[in-house]
Amino acid sequence: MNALTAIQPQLSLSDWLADLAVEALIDEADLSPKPGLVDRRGSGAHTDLHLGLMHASALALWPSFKAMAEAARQGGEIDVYLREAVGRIGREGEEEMLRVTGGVNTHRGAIWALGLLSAAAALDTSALAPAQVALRAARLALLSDRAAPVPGDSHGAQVCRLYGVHGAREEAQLGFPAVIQQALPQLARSRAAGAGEQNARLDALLAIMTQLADTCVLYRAGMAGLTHMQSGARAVLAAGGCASLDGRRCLRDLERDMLHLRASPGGAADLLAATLFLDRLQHGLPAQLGSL
Ligand SMILES: CC(C)(COP(=O)(O)OP(=O)(O)OC[C@H]1O[C@@H](n2cnc3c(N)ncnc32)[C@H](O)[C@@H]1O)[C@@H](O)C(=O)NCCC(=O)NCCS
Ligand SMILES: Nc1ncnc2c1ncn2[C@@H]1O[C@H](COP(=O)(O)OP(=O)(O)OP(=O)(O)O)[C@@H](O)[C@H]1O
Repeated sequence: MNALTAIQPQLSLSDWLADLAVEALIDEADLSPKPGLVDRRGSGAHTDLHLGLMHASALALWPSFKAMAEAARQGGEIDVYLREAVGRIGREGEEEMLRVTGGVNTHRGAIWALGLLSAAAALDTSALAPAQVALRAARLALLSDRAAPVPGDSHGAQVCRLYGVHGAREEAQLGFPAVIQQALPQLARSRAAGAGEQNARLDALLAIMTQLADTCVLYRAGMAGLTHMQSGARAVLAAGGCASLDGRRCLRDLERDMLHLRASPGGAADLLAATLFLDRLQHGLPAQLGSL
């Protein structure tokens, strides 16, 4: 034990998972330049969001992520009791988010995705590979929560009905394919090619944007906007990604178009945070927690 660990209070698994979830949200918000999204340069296509608000919201969610992980540790099973506990804690987290932000939706989709993943990670610390954690989260998301409000009037529900696409709920129920099949492999490829960490993360975001039916974009810019986002993201990656000059030019064009459409890929941003969370998790537990 060194001097630092000697004076630190004992870190629990739930504390650590909540730290990872909050850090993933802060890293996502800080990552720049993201097309249409809040980042270090500004508010993108949003008039009611800014970086300080994204940070305050992320920090305020720490107790919710911890509580979801603790509920999973205590329950120990993927069952309706855990699903309902996670749903209740998630709704309380949404209330806290709205209190801290003065009523602005900063992290609704992220509470859903990272909450499920935090609980799924806590359920079995011997199986922390991304696909294993995502599968447990999917099994949890597939259970119905009797206390959940009937999906009806949210922006996501409206455009899912209108266009017949899958939104945040189905993405989780399918085991986060955008994260497992697109973002994590792209993150690894870009890192291996020497892109640098920030560019590799931007490439991972773009990989999500190439395929996702992002209901934030659909709500604001319709199917034409979504198709434009997907093809623009593909163009950046085909040109060599964010570490290349041609890729950067395509990224600038995509950003110009997204701002013109007032479109912001908030769903893709949430899934990038989920990607960063699973990426850290797969490196294993810190030494202090190693015996769990
Ligand atoms: C499933 C959730 C996300 C609601 O989704 P819905 O599409 O109905 O709502 P809404 O448009 O308000 O929010 C969607 C959120 O998901 C993100 N998102 C958009 N598209 C996608 C996508 N294709 N994949 C993943 N996330 C997406 C957005 O950033 C947005 O924040 C969840 O918040 C929920 O079930 N809410 C009900 C209240 C509840 O029980 N909450 C606690 C759950 S832990
Ligand atoms: N860096 C980011 N910048 C902007 N949005 C983000 C960022 N990271 C995550 N998001 C997600 O995007 C969502 C915000 O999108 P949007 O503003 O379209 O939501 P809304 O409140 O449903 O719609 P609207 O503002 O059009 O009324 C948040 O719920 C959040 O999950």
